Amino acid sequence: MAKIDVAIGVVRDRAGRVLISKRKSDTHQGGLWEFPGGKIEQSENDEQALNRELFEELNIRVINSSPLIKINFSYPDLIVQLHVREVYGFDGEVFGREGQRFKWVALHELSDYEFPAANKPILTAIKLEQHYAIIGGNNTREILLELDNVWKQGVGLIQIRAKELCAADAEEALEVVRGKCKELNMTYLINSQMPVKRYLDEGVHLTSADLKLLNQRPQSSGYVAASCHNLQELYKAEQMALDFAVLSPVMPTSSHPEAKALGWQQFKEWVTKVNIPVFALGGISRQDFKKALACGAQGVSGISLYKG
Ligand SMILES: Nc1nc2c([nH]c(=O)n2[C@@H]2O[C@H](COP(=O)(O)OP(=O)(O)OP(=O)(O)O)[C@@H](O)[C@H]2O)c(=O)[nH]1
Ligand SMILES: [Mg+2]
Repeated sequence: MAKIDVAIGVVRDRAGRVLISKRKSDTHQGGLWEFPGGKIEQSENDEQALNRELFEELNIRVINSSPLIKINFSYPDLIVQLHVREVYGFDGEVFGREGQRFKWVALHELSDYEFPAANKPILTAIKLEQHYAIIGGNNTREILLELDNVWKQGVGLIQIRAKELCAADAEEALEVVRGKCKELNMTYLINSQMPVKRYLDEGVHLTSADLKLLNQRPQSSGYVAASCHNLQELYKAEQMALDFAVLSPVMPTSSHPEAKALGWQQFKEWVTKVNIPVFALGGISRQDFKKALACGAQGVSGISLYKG
């Protein structure tokens, strides 16, 4: 079957709305909405192809872009590899040069539009933050302090991982932390090893051991994510249709001195093979953020990353 490589751009306006356009009815996946882009030509890399396509289709010049996610998908009639890039700034006024309809859409309204089946992970990645902080503590007060610390740094997505607490203390702490997250508009996932089963269905982060035990995505009204340390675990997270994964340790880390660091090259290689957003974790410093994005990460995650 034919296989094509496609460069796709996530273009946002100042209000954070995303640009989508309608595929002409006589094309592949016609009539559905898409993110602008097109086929990568032989002489081009995905960045060059995206720059060309966005000019040809929308009359804009991309200033800068970086990889968001790569997706491999088989339609009955075509195999596509979508190289999706986040566009950071463009020059010019958007204009549909091919007569296509286009629209700026707020993130929470994207679910009102029908996209090709391959696009599902793009929709997740677009809405997901670029920082995922892991917070903990020995009591409610300590957890709240950590929460406040990451919030002040602009982090909106957290994993609550306070495995040392007994069930009663964990329950008390989570009740408070949950209220605080709602107040601050932060999204939380609870580590699956915390002894508080009744909260897990609001967002759960599976340890790699729990990922191994399960065969189905757990019920949750929020995100379901998992810790992965190898390609097999990433494949399992993808197969279970989890929202995202965290791959570690990318660099040597004092919290897990026994674990061998993957390094960025290995990280990049594995992340490219799965169709879900992946955060880089383990020994990451602030200076590594751009490197992580360039290697295909959704963003970075950490404990000490947000301290001091
Ligand atoms: N542009 C774009 N293509 C997508 C998306 N999702 C998706 O599966 N595709 C598929 O990727 C391929 C890219 O096609 P395209 O039609 O945009 O290519 P192009 O701009 O080079 O068009 P052309 O062949 O008319 O020159 C199509 O088979 C399309 O169905 C998406 O969000 N945006
Ligand atoms: Mg196109």
